[in-house]
Amino acid sequence: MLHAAASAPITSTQHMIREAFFNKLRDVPGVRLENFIDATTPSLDFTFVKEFVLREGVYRADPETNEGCQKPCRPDMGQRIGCEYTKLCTCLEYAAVDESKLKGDEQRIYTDQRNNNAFIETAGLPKRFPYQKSDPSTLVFFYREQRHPIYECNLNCNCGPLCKSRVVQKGRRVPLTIFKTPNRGWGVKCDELLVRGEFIDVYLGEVITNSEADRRESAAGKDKASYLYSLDKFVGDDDNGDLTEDTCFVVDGQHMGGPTRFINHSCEPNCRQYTVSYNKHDLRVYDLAFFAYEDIPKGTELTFDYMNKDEEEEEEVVRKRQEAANDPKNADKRPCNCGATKCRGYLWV
Ligand SMILES: C[S@@+](CC[C@H](N)C(=O)[O-])C[C@H]1O[C@@H](n2cnc3c(N)ncnc32)[C@H](O)[C@@H]1O
Repeated sequence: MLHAAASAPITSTQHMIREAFFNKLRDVPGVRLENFIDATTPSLDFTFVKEFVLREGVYRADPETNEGCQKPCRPDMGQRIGCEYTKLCTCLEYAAVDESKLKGDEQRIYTDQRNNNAFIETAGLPKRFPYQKSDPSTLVFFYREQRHPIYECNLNCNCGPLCKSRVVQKGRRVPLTIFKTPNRGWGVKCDELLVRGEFIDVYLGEVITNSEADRRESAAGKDKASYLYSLDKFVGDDDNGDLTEDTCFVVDGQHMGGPTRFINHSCEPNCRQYTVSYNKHDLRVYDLAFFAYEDIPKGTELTFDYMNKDEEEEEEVVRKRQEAANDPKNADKRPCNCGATKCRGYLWV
C-alpha cells in the first residue's frame, strides 16, 4: 500500500476525499500521503503533472532547436570517457570555468575579462562538470555552493542516454511523503537518507506570464498560500534587454504540479533550488531542480529558502529580522513558522 493511514478520526466525507486524493497519487509512483495531525486531505483541486503546462502568452524554444554536443561526443561516452571529461563538449560551453586548470595565457585573459566585467569568452576553456563522477545524481561542491546554472545534455546530443550529464531530465528517483505539519500546512519528507548534493525533484506547474501571476495573486488575497515561482535566473542576460523581472515567466504550482509543490520554507533550509537548462539559448523556461544541501536523514522535513538566500552572517540575519519586524510593509506578510534559530520572522523577506 502506497499510502499511510491517518491516525486521526475521520468522517465518511473526509474518507471519500482522502480516497479521491489517493486515486490521484496512483499516477505518481513513490509518493505517499501521511496525516497524523488531523482529518484533512490536500485540496482535490490539484492535478499531478509530469511536465510544465504552458499557458497563454508563454513560449519556449522548440526542443529541436537545442544545440546538442556532436564531435567528439559519442554514444558510449557515459562509460569511461564521457562529456564529463572533455573540454570540447559543446553542452559544457556555458558551464563554470575550472580556474584551477587554466594555463598561462588562458589564466591571464580570463582574469582580465573578469576584473573588467567584460564578456567572458569561455569556449574551449576547461570546465567544471556539475555532477560527481562517482555518484552522478549528486552535485559537486562548486555547483552546490555557487549555484552556477547547470546545462545538461539534450535529445540532439551525440553522447546518448548513459552520459553523466543527464540527471535532472531523468526525474525523481527518491521516495517522498507529503505529510501534515502542525503549523505550516502540508510538507514533504524523503523516505530515504539523502546525501549532500543529491538530486530530489523539480518544481512543476502551470507556466504563466508575470501579469497573469500578478492577477492570480491579487485575486487570491493576502491570506492565501502562494505557489508562485519566478523563472528569473537569467534576467538581464539577454542581448536586447527584453527579459526583466516584469517580463519573465512564473511557475504556478497551486493547481498543477508535483510533490515538491508541498515543500515548505525554512530560513535555515536543508535543500536548495538550482537552475537546470537543456537549451542555452532559451533564457525563459528552464527546470527548477531541488538538491539536498546537506545530508538529510530519512523522514526529516525537506525545506528550502523561498527567497533563495545563500548563507548569511549571523549579525546580518539578526539585523534583517529586526528590520523586517519593524517595517510596516511587512504588516500583511505571513509569519514564518520554520522554527530555525536564524528565522527572519516572515515569509518572503
Ligand atoms: C508552496 S506552499 C507549501 C505547501 C503548503 N504548506 C501547503 O499546505 O500546500 C507555500 C505555503 O505554505 C505555507 N508555508 C510554507 N512555509 C512556511 C513556514 N515556514 N511558515 C509558515 N507557513 C509556511 C505558507 O502558507 C505558504 O504560502
